[in-house]
Amino acid sequence: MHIDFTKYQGAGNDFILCDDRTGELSAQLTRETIERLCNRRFGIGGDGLMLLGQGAEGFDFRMIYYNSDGRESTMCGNGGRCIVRFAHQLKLIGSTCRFVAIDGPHDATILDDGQVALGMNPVSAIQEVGEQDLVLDTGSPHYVRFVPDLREIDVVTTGRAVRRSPAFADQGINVNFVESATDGLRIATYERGVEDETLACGTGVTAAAIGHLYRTDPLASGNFRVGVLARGGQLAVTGNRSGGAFTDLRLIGPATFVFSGTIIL
Ligand SMILES: N[C@@H](CCC[C@H](N)C(=O)O)C(=O)O
Repeated sequence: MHIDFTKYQGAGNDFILCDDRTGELSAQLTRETIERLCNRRFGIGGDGLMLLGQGAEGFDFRMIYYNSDGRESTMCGNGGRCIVRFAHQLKLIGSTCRFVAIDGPHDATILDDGQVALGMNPVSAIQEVGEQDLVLDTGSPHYVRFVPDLREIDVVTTGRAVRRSPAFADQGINVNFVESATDGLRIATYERGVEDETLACGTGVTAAAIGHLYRTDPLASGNFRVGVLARGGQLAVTGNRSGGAFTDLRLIGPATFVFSGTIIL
């Protein structure tokens, strides 16, 4: 089996991308194969793998996302931004597009500096857990814990403990630790399906920005822009809010070509 692939990364969240408009790959790829391709020693290496599939009427393409454990998962924000650059590389789109992912339609724009602004679904359900933590779904489920100093957090040990706790063990959850600084937020994320810390998580960054605004003032309204510094780079979230209802969300950040090749299995 020959697989042509391209690797992209968005703020250090890295992905294997394959053009599967014919549908041949999705019919052949097993969970074990995806896991092996994502393995950093035995494969290409990546936090996840995405197939660019044929879009339905009105969409440029379909995004199918697998975590590095080989299982298909929910929305990936950095993956969404990377697949837009991949579609552009394939000359499938110009600087704007509309695609469909597991959580529904998304629109995106490639900005003049090459960054990608990705439309995210509205969020209005925010669950408070204790005094510091929130749970919300930004296309993927996220647990957000606000901490005074990110440097003091053991992200893997604490993130894994939350992810494996009885409330989340079955479905899993991504766990974000967020510090509020004068120039924006800083974040570290333990990702479900990678079962490790990754260098950035786009749906996690979106959850952190929303959580921060909600916690600071649950009743405020208006447009916003929140900068979020992940371990692997700077992202931003823009949108509009009316109390706990967040709309017109856009996740903005880099999406960069790494290399391409063919792997023979
Ligand atoms: N890296 C992602 C999130 C990918 C999905 C996640 N691991 C899950 O299974 O929920 C992002 O950038 O959003």
